[in-house]
Amino acid sequence: MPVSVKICGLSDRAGLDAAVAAGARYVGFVFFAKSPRAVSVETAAALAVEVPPGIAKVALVVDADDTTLDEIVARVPLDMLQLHGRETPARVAEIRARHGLPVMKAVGVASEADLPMLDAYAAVADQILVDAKPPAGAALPGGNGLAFDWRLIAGRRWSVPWMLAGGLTPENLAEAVARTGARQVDVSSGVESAPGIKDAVRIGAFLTAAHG
Ligand SMILES: O=C(O)c1ccccc1N[C@@H]1O[C@H](COP(=O)(O)O)[C@@H](O)[C@H]1O
Repeated sequence: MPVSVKICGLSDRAGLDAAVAAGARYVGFVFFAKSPRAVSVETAAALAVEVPPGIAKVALVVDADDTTLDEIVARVPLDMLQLHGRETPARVAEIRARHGLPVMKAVGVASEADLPMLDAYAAVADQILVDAKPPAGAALPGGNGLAFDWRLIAGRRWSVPWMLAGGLTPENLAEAVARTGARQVDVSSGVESAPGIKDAVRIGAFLTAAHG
C-alpha cells in the first residue's frame, strides 16, 4: 500500500511544484522565525493558493499565541495546523476549537518514557506526528534531520491517524516504513540540498520510495 507523504518546509514555487508533481498528499509551511524554512504569511498565502485540490495545506507553528494563529488562519487558506512546540493537551484542544481546523500535534520520541505522551495527545488532536526528540540545546524543536530508534514504536497504533517524521530520506524511507508500519510520513531536511533549499530530485526520489 502506498505511503502518504507530507513535504514540509516549502518556501518557494519550485519546491512546491516539485512536491505537487511528485504526488505529495500534504504540503507544509513553517511559521517559526528561527527555522531556515520560515515563510512570511504573505509568501505562504501566495504559495497556498497554487496548491491543487486534494493536497492538504499545513501550517507548522511552534507555541504560537492566539494573535499569531488568528493572522495565519485568516490570511492563508489552510487544511490543517501542525503544532510543533510544547503545547499542552489543553492548549491543543483550545486551538482546535478556536480555529475549526484539524490539528496535528508533534511529539518528540527518544525513549520508551516518551511514548505515553502520544496517547495523551491522541485524545485531543486529529492526528499525531511521531518525530525525533530534538537534542538538548537544539535551536529547532524539529527539522533537525535526526531519526529516532524506530523499534520504539514498532507495532504501536493510536486512536487517531499518525505520521512518522524525523531524519527520513529517500535512502532510509523503506526501512523506516517496514520497521514502524507507518502509512503516512513527513520529511523536510531529507529532501534538501542545504538547510531550507528543497531539491526537486530528492523530493521525486522520496515520493518514488513512498509509492514504490
Ligand atoms: O522544518 C523545520 O524547520 C521545523 C522547525 C520547527 C519545528 C519543526 C520543523 N520541522 C518538522 O520536523 C520534522 C522532522 O523534520 P526533518 O525531516 O527531520 O528535517 C518534520 O515533521 C518537519 O515538519
